[in-house]
Amino acid sequence: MGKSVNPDLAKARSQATFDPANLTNYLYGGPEKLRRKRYLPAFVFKELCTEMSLTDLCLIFLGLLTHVSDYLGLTLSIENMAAKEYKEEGFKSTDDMSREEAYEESMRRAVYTNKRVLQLNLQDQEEQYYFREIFVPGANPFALHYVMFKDAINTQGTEDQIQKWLPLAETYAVTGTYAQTELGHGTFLRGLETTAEYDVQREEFILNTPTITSSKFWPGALGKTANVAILNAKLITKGRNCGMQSFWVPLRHLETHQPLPGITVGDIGPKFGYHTSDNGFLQLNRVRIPRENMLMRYSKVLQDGTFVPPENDRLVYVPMTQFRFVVIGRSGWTLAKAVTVATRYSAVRRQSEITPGGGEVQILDFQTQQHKLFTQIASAYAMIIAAKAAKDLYDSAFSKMEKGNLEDLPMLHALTSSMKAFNTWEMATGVEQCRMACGGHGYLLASGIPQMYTDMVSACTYEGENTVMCLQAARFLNKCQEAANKGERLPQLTRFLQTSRLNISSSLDQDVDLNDIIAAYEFRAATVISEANARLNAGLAMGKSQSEAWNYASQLLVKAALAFSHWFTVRALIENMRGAGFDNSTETLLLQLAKLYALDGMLRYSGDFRKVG
Ligand SMILES: CCCCCCCCCCC/C=C/C(=O)SCCNC(=O)CCNC(=O)[C@H](O)C(C)(C)COP(=O)(O)OP(=O)(O)OC[C@H]1O[C@@H](n2cnc3c(N)ncnc32)[C@H](O)[C@@H]1OP(=O)(O)O
Ligand SMILES: Cc1cc2nc3c(=O)[nH]c(=O)nc-3n(C[C@H](O)[C@H](O)[C@H](O)COP(=O)(O)OP(=O)(O)OC[C@H]3O[C@@H](n4cnc5c(N)ncnc54)[C@H](O)[C@@H]3O)c2cc1C
Repeated sequence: MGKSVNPDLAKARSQATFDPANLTNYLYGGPEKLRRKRYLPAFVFKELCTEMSLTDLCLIFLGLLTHVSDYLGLTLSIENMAAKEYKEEGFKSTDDMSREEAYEESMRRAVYTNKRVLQLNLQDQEEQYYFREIFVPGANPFALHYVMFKDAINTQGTEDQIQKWLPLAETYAVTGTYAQTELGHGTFLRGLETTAEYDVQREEFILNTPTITSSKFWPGALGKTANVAILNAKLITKGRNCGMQSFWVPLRHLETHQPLPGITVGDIGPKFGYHTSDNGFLQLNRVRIPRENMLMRYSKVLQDGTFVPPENDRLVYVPMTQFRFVVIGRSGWTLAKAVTVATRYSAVRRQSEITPGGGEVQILDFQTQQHKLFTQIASAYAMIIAAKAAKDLYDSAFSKMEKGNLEDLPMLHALTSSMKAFNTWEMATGVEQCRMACGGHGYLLASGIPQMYTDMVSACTYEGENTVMCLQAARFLNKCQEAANKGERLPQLTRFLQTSRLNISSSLDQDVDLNDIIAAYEFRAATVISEANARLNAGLAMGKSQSEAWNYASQLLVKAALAFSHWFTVRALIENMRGAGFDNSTETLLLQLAKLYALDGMLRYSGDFRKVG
């Protein structure tokens, strides 16, 4: 029996001028991917939530075979076992639980999904993410294991190390974390104090956190879940500091889960959000690990203690760059979820009258409510589509890097840094706007929006604090501006610094041309980047050192990075909407949405746009 849909919602949906399936397929990468995304949770929920005979299961199983047999390696006995085991315990909301209980409930669900992902033989990363998100809606205690721990092995480990360690991670023989941040340092990596001193006699590293500020602090899963860490420490060999390197460090006994000798580990306590993630602290008291435990894809320590430096000392940063791409993409989807909740609510919530005596209207009829929500719908599309465009750039650059060509690494770092800051700040303000658009009910945990905010707003801090990330991107942009000032050749992504001109044909009283919109954002970015460069040079002309002049110009440098990201986003949105092969009605609507996004941005940053004419 179909669910009854609220008549106001049904009416609103019936007025669509386009076929939503076109958009859904586009957003999820096509009908087959969408079908898989929908089939998996539906299958599992059906299996879990209704008493089923083996016959039912076989029918469903056969039904699956016609759709998704290419990846479901189901074995009925295991499915039955998982169903019984989980059904008996069932789902419990964590909203009313203590932090301990909420962590345990999330851990129970995460372990269940880990088992199911293996049983279903789900290989596709996105499918794994969708599957997990259904069952562990909040912070997943295994998040670091799924993302940074495995990525670090894959990107920093030698082939032998990958062969040895990755299967352990894939089968959950170990559960991992990525331990870099310390109590005293998160941003300034060159300030990390944890040491890894090479003992040439025993061919071992001695790991030590010599001060309280060197204690590892914040890593997810460190509090209780993880029994191994990829740990970043200052390598010291033959008396020389060789900079930050990554190490495979056992933390807890694989059977008893008790901390190993020399290890003091625990949870850092309650946080603003992310309650079911056990972020922890770690102190190492001269813990020994074999030489083979240093991840040696790029840099090495030979048996005699000789340090072989990497071709590029920034390669150790690759796991962070990779995860920034995850954050860039997830930010758009988080805003998409929040604005979906708020828009549906606005279709069914009747409050106040527009015409006195005309009866209470759907709040979606208020222009102010439309402005609050439609701009966020546009922003969610813009961020999701720009993330896809950035990922395409990343994939092509990364494949070159894997062949040893590192020329795109600076561009990649700048793009991921600026887009991670831009998307997470836009997502944070957008989700909060959606919450407030729902009035009192938006403040209920049951609305789902508060947790989206408190969990995801941490993305403005982790993986590189946003201001710092903007300044990182500004290093690259400023270098490009200096090169442009000298007439030198620029990377493809920043050639607009030399070519952008303001030749807008549109006037405000006509329907604005999309190419003019891209040109306006390009010109605004070029102008802000040039202004930041001028301020830096003015600081130098005043006799300041390079670093003092950098600090003197840093507010404008942050603005330059954000203007660059805004341009990249508007261009990606318009170019992808035009080129996506939609039918006319859908394309017309999406281009209207793109205009709304771009014009709203011009209003929000009207100072920049007025200044550049
Ligand atoms: C939303 C997702 C949902 C899914 C699941 C959620 C689960 C999430 C749980 C949270 C996980 C969080 C994990 C973490 O937070 S891990 C720790 C992250 N920490 C950081 O990001 C530290 C940030 N700081 C830095 O990266 C560096 O300190 C900084 C870059 C700021 C400074 O570097 P440095 O001290 O070396 O100094 P410079 O600025 O001079 O840089 C030197 C040159 O190196 C270049 N560089 C720096 N970083 C990179 C990089 N990543 N890739 C490439 N190149 C890099 C830099 O540009 C300089 O080069 P130039 O001199 O040529 O400019
Ligand atoms: C929920 C959550 C999960 C996390 N998970 C992990 C994890 O799994 N593993 C891990 O290793 N770490 C993790 N972290 C730590 C995270 O990476 C750091 O918090 C982050 O890198 C910021 O560093 P910090 O906390 O030292 O902030 P700080 O750098 O001290 O920032 C404080 C202020 O100083 C400013 N500032 C700092 N440097 C500069 C500069 N050069 N120029 C201008 N301004 C500057 C910043 O802009 C900011 O306003 C997590 C953090 C959170 C919140």
